[in-house]
Amino acid sequence: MAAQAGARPRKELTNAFVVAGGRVLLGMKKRGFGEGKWNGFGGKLQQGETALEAAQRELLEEASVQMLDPQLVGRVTYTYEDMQEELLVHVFRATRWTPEEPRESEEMKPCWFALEDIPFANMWADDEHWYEHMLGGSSFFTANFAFAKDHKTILQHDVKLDPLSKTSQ
Ligand SMILES: CNc1ncnc2c1ncn2[C@@H]1O[C@H](COP(=O)(O)OP(=O)(O)OP(=O)(O)O)[C@@H](O)[C@H]1O
Repeated sequence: MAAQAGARPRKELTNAFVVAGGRVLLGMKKRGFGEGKWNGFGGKLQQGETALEAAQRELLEEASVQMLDPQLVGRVTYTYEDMQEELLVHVFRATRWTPEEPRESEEMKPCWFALEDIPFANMWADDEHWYEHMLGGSSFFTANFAFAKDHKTILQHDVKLDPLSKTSQ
């Protein structure tokens, strides 16, 4: 069967980060996909929702935090050898938020990390390839990752940077 480029069904998700004062807010996923890993806050877009609306909703649901200056800073796609769907993740960053301290939810245990102490050993293997671009903020990044069946081994990846003006959509 011919594998056509772009023929995979695609699921859209968000991943949102609050970054300020040399720290980033991450959450320990307590259940489901990625359980036991630190990550940003996010999930699947609901019907009729924009990526920005979904990013705000998920961060509010998972950590009771509202982003005041959310900015789309990148997009990451994931494919897995054992999964037909491609995941497209819209990555947001905010430097202003409210209230000051997040609140733990059923899904996530939030914690602030110094930028030099991000726990990459307890995160998805792709994260160390794009976090510097998410944190840095001078370019829009696009990254693609193909994972093996073990969901740990990266078979192929690329990361590209573009002028930040692309984030204004
Ligand atoms: C493979 N490498 C990966 N690297 C970094 N982050 C990854 C990821 N794969 C998925 N993610 C993120 O993990 C969250 C899953 O969210 P997930 O719990 O599945 O969604 P949602 O909350 O809608 O699910 P429920 O159906 O409500 O449980 C979501 O932020 C998504 O961006």
